[in-house]
Amino acid sequence: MENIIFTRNVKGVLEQALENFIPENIFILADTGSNKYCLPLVNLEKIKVENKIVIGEGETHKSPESVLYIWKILSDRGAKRNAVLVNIGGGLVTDIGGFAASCFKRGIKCINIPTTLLSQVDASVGGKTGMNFNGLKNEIGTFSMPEKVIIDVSFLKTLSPRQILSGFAEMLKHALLAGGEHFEAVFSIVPEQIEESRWIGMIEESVKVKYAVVEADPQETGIRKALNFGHTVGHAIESVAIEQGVELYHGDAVAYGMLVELYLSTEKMGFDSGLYEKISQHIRQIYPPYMPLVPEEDLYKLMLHDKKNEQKGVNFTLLRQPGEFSIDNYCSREEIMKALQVLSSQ
Ligand SMILES: NC(=O)c1ccc[n+]([C@@H]2O[C@H](COP(=O)([O-])OP(=O)(O)OC[C@H]3O[C@@H](n4cnc5c(N)ncnc54)[C@H](O)[C@@H]3O)[C@@H](O)[C@H]2O)c1
Ligand SMILES: O=C(O)C(=O)C[C@@H](O)[C@H](O)[C@H](O)COP(=O)(O)O
Ligand SMILES: [Zn+2]
Repeated sequence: MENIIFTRNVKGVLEQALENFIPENIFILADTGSNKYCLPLVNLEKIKVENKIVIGEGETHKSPESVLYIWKILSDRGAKRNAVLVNIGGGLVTDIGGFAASCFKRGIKCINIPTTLLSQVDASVGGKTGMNFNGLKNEIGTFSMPEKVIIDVSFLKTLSPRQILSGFAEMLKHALLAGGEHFEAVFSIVPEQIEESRWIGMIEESVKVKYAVVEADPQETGIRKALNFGHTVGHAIESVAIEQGVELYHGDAVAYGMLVELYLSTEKMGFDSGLYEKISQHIRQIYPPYMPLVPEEDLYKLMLHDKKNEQKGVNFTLLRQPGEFSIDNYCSREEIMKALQVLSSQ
């Protein structure tokens, strides 16, 4: 974890990280939201105004057009192979900036400064980069580790409660994967009531859970599939919401996905049904009610595109209990259709 820096002095740490780069080789990427709320906090003289790249906010901008725009500016400004791209923003910026950097001149460095809870605990760490394509989440992407990740909780002050909740879903996911005290601690939190000083420790713990898995399997050939818990169903729901222009955050979709995939875990892995009821009630209490946008059959069709699928069918990560996961579980269409019913039951 030595390339992940937890600090309350993001500007100072960034200044040091850029020490060996000349201004012509420093580029910074934000979206319209992080440009407004976050860029002023790292306003370094060394970063030239003309090397600042701003893309639109929202998942529709996690697109080939945004990547082309980033590449065009890098190219027009003569970015060299030894340039660095600083990605400051939520998961959209760190994913797409990481992707653009990993291909430009076959790869320039990037530094992530995650500014949402979700990107601090999950997206900025671990080297999955990408963009949406053909109606599918992260359909195109690379594995490419950032040079550094600089995490400062000061950024979280300007996030809406809905955005905090979105990031909290990935923390719940990490807690389910880790089990033990971390599971108990995260499940006892009411996100709106937690004070800033407590977030710091909780974020660090959550990152540790993710990082241990990434280190063991950086390219998702095996156990990294665990980090995709909740996403087989979650990504299908999120893809539909993007297509329909419905405001639904990544974490909301993952929370709904976890409800379904925990149910499948009770059916196929012997996950305790009493505990399932408790967790499911907790999730339903904090996230907005699920609004069906398409027939379940359409969600199933989207799941057939999941990146974990290596043979016919849909591949799930399931849980035996908190802290004990099982990868590569292919579930039948019937099993999936039955499990999806939990979304419409209260
Ligand atoms: N690579 C990975 O491992 C990984 C992991 C999880 C999620 N993701 C991806 O991350 C994306 C979601 O990321 P997200 O939840 O951060 O959403 P996001 O990046 O879209 O940011 C949400 C909104 O918050 C704004 N914003 C950012 N920082 C802010 C701040 N400090 N104050 C106020 N507003 C701020 C943004 O402009 C945006 O409007 C999805 O595309 C998802 O697929 C990737
Ligand atoms: O780091 C991982 O591995 C994850 O799966 C983390 C997820 O939270 C994240 O949403 C990721 O982008 C999903 O990846 P994908 O391979 O399903 O697109
Ligand atoms: Zn995710």
